[in-house]
Amino acid sequence: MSMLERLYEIICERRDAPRPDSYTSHLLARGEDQILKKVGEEAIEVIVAAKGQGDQRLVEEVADLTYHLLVLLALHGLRPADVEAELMRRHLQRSGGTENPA
Ligand SMILES: N=c1c2ncn([C@@H]3O[C@H](COP(=O)(O)OP(=O)(O)OP(=O)(O)O)[C@@H](O)[C@H]3O)c2ncn1[C@@H]1O[C@H](COP(=O)(O)O)[C@@H](O)[C@H]1O
Repeated sequence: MSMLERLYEIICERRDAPRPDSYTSHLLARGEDQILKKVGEEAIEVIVAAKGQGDQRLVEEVADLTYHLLVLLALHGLRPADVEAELMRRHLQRSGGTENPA
């Protein structure tokens, strides 16, 4: 299992069995608007990091954005595999269905 899959699994656990000490549980309890606000903030922080804050900072900000996108997916009952399937669909469409990306 990849770290993305494991993190998504933990986020779903925090959604289904909230913990008082969990940022994820608190964020989910605050609802979709707050999650969308965080996604927007983190996306801007990615842009700022890419414009001269160095590779490590960019990796950290992309990780923050990725985490918040996974929380958004979990709120909607969607999975990272749904995103992968969409990326696969696009890839196969563009390659004429002849190339197996695996
Ligand atoms: N990957 C993350 C992760 N990335 C970012 N964050 C949190 O996202 C928040 C974003 O930082 P900000 O400074 O922008 O926001 P803030 O002021 O702390 O909070 P807001 O009031 O703005 O929402 C920070 O509190 C980070 O700790 C994360 N919180 C949790 N995880 C993982 O989620 C899983 C569950 O953790 P808990 O939520 O602690 O149970 C574990 O695997 C954690 O490693």
